[in-house]
Amino acid sequence: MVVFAELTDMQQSSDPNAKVPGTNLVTMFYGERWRVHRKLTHQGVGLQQVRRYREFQNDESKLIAYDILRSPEQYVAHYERYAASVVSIIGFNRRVSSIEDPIITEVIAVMQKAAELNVPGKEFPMLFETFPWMARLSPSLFPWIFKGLGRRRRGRDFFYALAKEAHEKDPDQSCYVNDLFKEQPKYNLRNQEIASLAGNLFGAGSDTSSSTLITFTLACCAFPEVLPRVWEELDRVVGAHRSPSWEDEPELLYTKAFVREVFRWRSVAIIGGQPHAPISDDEWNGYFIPKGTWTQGNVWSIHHNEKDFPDPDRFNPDRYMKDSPDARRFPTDKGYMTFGWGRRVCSGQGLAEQGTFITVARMLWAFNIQKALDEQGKEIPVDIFSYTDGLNWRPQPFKCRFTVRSPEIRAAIEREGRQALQDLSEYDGESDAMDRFFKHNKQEA
Ligand code: HEM
Repeated sequence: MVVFAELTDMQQSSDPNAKVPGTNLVTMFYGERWRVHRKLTHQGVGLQQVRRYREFQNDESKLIAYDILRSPEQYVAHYERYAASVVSIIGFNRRVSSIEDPIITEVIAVMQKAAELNVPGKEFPMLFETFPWMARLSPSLFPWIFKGLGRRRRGRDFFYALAKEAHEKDPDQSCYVNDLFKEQPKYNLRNQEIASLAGNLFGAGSDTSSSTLITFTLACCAFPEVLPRVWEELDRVVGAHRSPSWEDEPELLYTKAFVREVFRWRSVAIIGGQPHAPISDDEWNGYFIPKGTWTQGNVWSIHHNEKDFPDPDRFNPDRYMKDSPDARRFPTDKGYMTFGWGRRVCSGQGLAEQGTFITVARMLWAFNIQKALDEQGKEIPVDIFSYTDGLNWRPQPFKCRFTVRSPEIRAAIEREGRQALQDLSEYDGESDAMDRFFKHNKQEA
C-alpha cells in the first residue's frame, strides 16, 4: 500500500521537483513536512484559535434555526451551508450565504464521493489494499486513475485561486490563507501546499460537521423519549426569550451529555479516518506489526462495545451523566474516540466540538424534531441503520418534522436570525475565482 501512496503522490504533483511524500496533511506520511503542515493547521484551527471564531460560528448557527423556520424540508442543505460557511470565513474571510453556492452543491458533493471511494479494500483504487500486487503493475494499466487525479489537481487549482483571491483582496485581513501566505517564505511552502491546507478546511471540516448534525436529527426522530428531559434543562437555564449561548454551557449538563452521545452513537469517521501505520516495527498483545503496516481503528466497534456502552444502538445521553446507573468508565475523559487518537488526532476537534454543542443546544431549544407524517397523518418510520457507505458516513436521506416549541421561541429565532445576518454582513462578498472555475468546468464537462 505504501507503494500506491508513493505512486499517487508523484502523480499528484505538477512540479517535477516535488517528490516529497504527499502534499496533503491528511494523507501525508509522518515526517518533517507533516510537522510543518500540522503546525500551520493548528495556527488556523487549533484549540487556542477556535475560541476566536465563536462569535461568527454562533451567528451562522443561529441562521440554521432561522432557515429551518422558512424551509424545514431543506434542513440538510442548511446544515451544510452552516458548516461550509464557518470554515470559509476562517479560511478566506468570505461567508457562504446561500445553499445554492457551488461550494455546497459541487465541492461538498465531491468530498462525499471521495469518502465513499476511500474505503480500504472496497473499490478501485483502494483495491490495492486487498490486492497489494496490483500496486506493482504499470500505472498505464489504470488510465482512469489519472482522470481522478486530474480532478484532484483541478480541486487544488480551485482552492489556490480562492486563497490567492482572498489574499490579493486584503493581505492584512486576519484569515487563515493570509497567515499561510505570510508563512510561505519561512517554510518554503509551494502553492499547491497552500491550496491543500486551505482546501482541508472544507475537505476535512465541512462534510464531517454537517453529517454529525444530520445524525443528531435522526436521533431526535428515533428516540423522542430523551427530548422532554433536555427541554426541561434548556427551559430552566435558558428560557424562551433567547437561544442558548456558550456562557450557559456549565449549567447544561444533560445537553452536553446529549452532544457527547451524538458523537458516540454514529461517529462520522466510522473507521477513524485514514489508516495509520507504525514508523518502526512494533509488537502489541503478542502480534508483530511490521513498520508501514496499515492499521485502522474501528471506531464503530469501540463505540459499540457492550462493556462500555450497554445496548449501544440506543441513543442514551445518560451514559454521560456522572451519577447515572448507565454511566461507565471509559479510557478517555470525553468518553468517545470520534476524532481519532495519537499524533494524527483530528486537527479541527475544538472547532467541531464547540460548533456541534452550540448548534445541537439551539436546535433542541428551538424545535421538537419528530418523524414526518404521511398523507394519512401516520408517522413515517426512520431507520437508524440506513447510512451511506463510506469512510465518512451520514444517514441516508430521511424526512422529518420541525415544530417550533412556542411563539416566544419563534420570535427569538427570528430576531436573532435577522441580527446574525446583519452581524455577518462584513463577510459577504462574491468570488470571481469561484465563478470562473465553475464556468470553466461546465464548459469542459
Ligand atoms: C464532527 C466533525 C469532525 C469529525 C468527527 C472529525 C474526525 C476526524 C478523524 C477521525 C480524523 C482522523 C484522526 C486519526 O487519524 O487518528 C480527522 C483528521 C483530521 N481532521 Fe477532523 N473531524 C471533524 C471536523 C474537522 C474540522 C472542523 C476540521 C478543520 C476545520 C478538521 C480537520 C482535520 C484534519 C486536518 C485532519 C488530519 C490530521 C492529520 O492527519 O494530522 N476536522 N478528523
